[in-house]
Amino acid sequence: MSEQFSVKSKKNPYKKELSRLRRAFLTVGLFSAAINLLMLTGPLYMLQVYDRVLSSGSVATLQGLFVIVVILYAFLGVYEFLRARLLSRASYRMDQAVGADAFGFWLRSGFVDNKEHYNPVQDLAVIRAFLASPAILGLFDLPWIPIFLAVVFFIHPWLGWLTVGGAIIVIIAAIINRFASRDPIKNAGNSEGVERSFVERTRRNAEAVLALGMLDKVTDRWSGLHQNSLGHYQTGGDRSEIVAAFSKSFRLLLQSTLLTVGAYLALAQEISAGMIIATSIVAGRALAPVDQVIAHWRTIGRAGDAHRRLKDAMDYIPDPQSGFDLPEPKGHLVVKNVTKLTPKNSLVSDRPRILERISFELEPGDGLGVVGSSAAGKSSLARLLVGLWQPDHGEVRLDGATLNQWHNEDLGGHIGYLPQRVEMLPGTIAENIARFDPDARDEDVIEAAQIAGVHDMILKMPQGYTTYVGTTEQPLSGGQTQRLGLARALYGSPRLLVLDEPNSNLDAKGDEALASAVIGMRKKGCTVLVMAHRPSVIQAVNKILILHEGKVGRFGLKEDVLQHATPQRPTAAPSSVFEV
Ligand SMILES: Nc1ncnc2c1ncn2[C@@H]1O[C@H](COP(=O)(O)OP(=O)(O)OP(=O)(O)O)[C@@H](O)[C@H]1O
Repeated sequence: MSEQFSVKSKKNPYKKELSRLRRAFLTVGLFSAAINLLMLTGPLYMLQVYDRVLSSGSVATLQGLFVIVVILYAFLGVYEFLRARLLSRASYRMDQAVGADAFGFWLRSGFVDNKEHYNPVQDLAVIRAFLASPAILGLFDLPWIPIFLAVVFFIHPWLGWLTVGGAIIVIIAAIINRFASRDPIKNAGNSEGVERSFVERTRRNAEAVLALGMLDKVTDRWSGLHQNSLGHYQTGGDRSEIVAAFSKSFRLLLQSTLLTVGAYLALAQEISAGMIIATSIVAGRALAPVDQVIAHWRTIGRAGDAHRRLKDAMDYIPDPQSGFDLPEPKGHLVVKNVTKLTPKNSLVSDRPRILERISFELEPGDGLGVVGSSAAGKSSLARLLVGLWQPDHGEVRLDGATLNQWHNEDLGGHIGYLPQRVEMLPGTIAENIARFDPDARDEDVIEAAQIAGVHDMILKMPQGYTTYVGTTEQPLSGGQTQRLGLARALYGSPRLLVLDEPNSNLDAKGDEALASAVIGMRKKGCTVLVMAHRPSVIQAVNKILILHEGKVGRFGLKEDVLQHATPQRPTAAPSSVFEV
């Protein structure tokens, strides 16, 4: 898990849903008992027809028996329907109850490199499919095997023991199957995750892949990953298929053996002819669930793995009830002794420091330019300031409260954040600016766009504010995206505005609009932080913090800091604004 999920929460929606599912399973279990009992209708009817009707020649008995059979089968049909309905409803409800949290978890793990490629949405889909599959019915039928065995024993103990022996052999085969295919199925699931992540990333970078002639090599890399996961599935499948084939043919053999022994017992006058056929059917029915479970072993194995992963992952879902309804902040920001280590990662045990003992304080209306060379820690600081990351030591306080004291959604409403890599989500421009708030007022959207200086640019688009963006149909330039991202950050008049490299794609006009947006927001009392390489935006701030290899090089009023810093030569690449 990434470090966002290192704190266990009390709320585990999946576990909560599992307890509801257990209740549903209890009812399904009762229906299964009834269904399995009613499954005896066929063989018992046959027994009566052969041994009673044919010997007595009584049509009335036959009619009476047939009416009973019709009623019993009607019940069987109703119970089968109810059982399947209960399971498919449970599967639907599970998705409803956990889907949003699983998606949120997946999204939260996405802004840092989630090396474990864990996707709970996928796991939920696997569990949902399993709950509505014949595999689970096989599992519910397993406990009722003794009913059928008891009937066979009742007919004749020899036949009973023969069936028990057969069942033991088939169950041993199922256990062997479980152990033989467990590792390949697990490995296949993991490899599939790696492959999926590769596919997603490659597609997002299709432009570079195609332009740089990397298609063949990337396809080769994908083929390798694909073969790997396919290989694991195949290994698991091969093993299961051997056991499934054995189990099926063994069952047929067992039926013929039962017929042979039954015939011998009939010749010895120990059982009737009807009993021979009834035994064969009942014994076949006893072993059918085992067969079914073996045939669907892959589905069951995948569902088991998905269940374990999902149960663990959902332990780390932040509780929406945590936090407090604090009043709207004024924008007083205190960063005290903040140290940030590299986020936890299963592949790397070493956790070097990204930021070390960072301290500074800003008042509402202050504008801070955070400058420093590449990898100095500017984006990391931005993530800490907006609550995406938690400090390992020290604290970030907004109006006296650490960021985790706020309700998540509330805090987001008070914060404006423009990340370094910005993209619009599929939706209209207005929806994107309004952060997909369904109750957004047009005037607020327009106000944000006007402060960001993008109102005119939006009006020139095909459908203005209702232009659908975020897809390939209406591509936006890098600068346009960045400017719309700024408008989104400004929406709702945030009290704390954090802009990470907001001008990396802007032209002179965009730069100007950005500077006046920063000044405008400061005038409204908003605390603004701008992480910047390019010096243009510095004109709009009153304080400067120079970051150097994760430490504060200098912090203070702009004039004071500039006096002590050596401006970068204009010919140099724009990697750092100041040398410390
Ligand atoms: N999710 C992460 N996991 C591990 N290390 C990270 C992560 N994010 C950033 N780092 C490391 O933290 C250091 C600072 O990165 P950061 O992105 O904060 O620098 P920056 O000053 O914003 O750089 P730039 O100006 O190039 O954007 C880098 O060494 C980077 O490798």
